[in-house]
Amino acid sequence: MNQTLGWLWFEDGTKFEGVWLGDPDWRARGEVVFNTAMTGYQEILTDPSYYGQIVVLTYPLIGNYGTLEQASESLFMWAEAVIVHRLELEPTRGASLESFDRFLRHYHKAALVGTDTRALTRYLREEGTKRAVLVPDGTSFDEVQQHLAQIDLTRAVFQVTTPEAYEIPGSGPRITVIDYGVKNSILHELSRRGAHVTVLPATASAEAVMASKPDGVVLSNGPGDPGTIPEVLPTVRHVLDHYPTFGICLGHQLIGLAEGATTYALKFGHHGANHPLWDEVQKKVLITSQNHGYAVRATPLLDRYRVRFTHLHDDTVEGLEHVSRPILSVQHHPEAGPGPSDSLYLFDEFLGRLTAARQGERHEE
Ligand SMILES: NC(=O)CC[C@H](N)C(=O)O
Repeated sequence: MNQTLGWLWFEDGTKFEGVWLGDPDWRARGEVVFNTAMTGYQEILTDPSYYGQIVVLTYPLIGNYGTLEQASESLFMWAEAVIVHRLELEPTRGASLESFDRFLRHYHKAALVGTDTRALTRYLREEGTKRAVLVPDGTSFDEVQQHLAQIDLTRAVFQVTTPEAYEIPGSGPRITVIDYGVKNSILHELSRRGAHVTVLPATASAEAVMASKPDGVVLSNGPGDPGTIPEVLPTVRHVLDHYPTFGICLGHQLIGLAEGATTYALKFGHHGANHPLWDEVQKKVLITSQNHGYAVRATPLLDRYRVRFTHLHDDTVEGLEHVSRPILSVQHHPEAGPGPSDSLYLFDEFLGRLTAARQGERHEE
């Protein structure tokens, strides 16, 4: 079989080689991040928060259990490309529908295989998140620079959000999810607890939220720099003023920004399925799934919020809780997809709180 070689070529001229797999015409460009999860490659690549990013999987063997349509976190592979060390093209799981190669071709995306992902990860740890393009062997650096110049990661949520509102019927509380790039697992965790879910586009106005008559609102995960989408903050402020709110990842960052805090870029982000956190309320350690490149500086909020979750590696703020109102936010992913389910109880806590809030209102009537 003829093998095409490809390069992951960084803005500083550094390049890493591998064998090209997937669509031969795809030119991936974006930020390069590494994910340390040992399983869950399909969920990672279909998570809309990876829009505009090239993902290096540090686990050395990928593809051995194939891909399965219902395991996807959305309808597309949003990651620009994936870089792996060893790829198994003949999956061993009986129910597996597609090999990894077919999965890539289905989405017209590409991978580099056989790359020294340890050296690449060490480079990213030292240099921090950097931009690169995936090009076939023989491409000139001039062409690489033309691709690099086209990278635009601002306002990414508007590329991945649902164009239309939709509902997932349920007999329980009415939850409105603002979709900045929502993962299926979040909708699934709400639905399986009985919620009637209304999903609104990222552009939803305060009136649209009100018209959906929510008992509570979830602000979803999503791609890009939270500081580049100030136009969504008036709706977030309306939500915080009127409804019990649960912010997940980008949703947490938007709560921070709406309340007067700032966000900043981490050196190489947290992307993996084994990140330890401290829950200040439950007084316990959680092992969590994470995927974020930015974080909230919480100091300006601390008169109204407490830092409920802290990362045990680097003290990053990993979640906030309002001191008196039902507002909870997490920088990590309680829905896992992929990862451990240690923090699934946060969905129960959020839904429990809004049931209590509803009962309180009835008492006052
Ligand atoms: N998963 C997410 O919601 C990511 C949030 C944001 N895009 C970040 O990288 O920090």
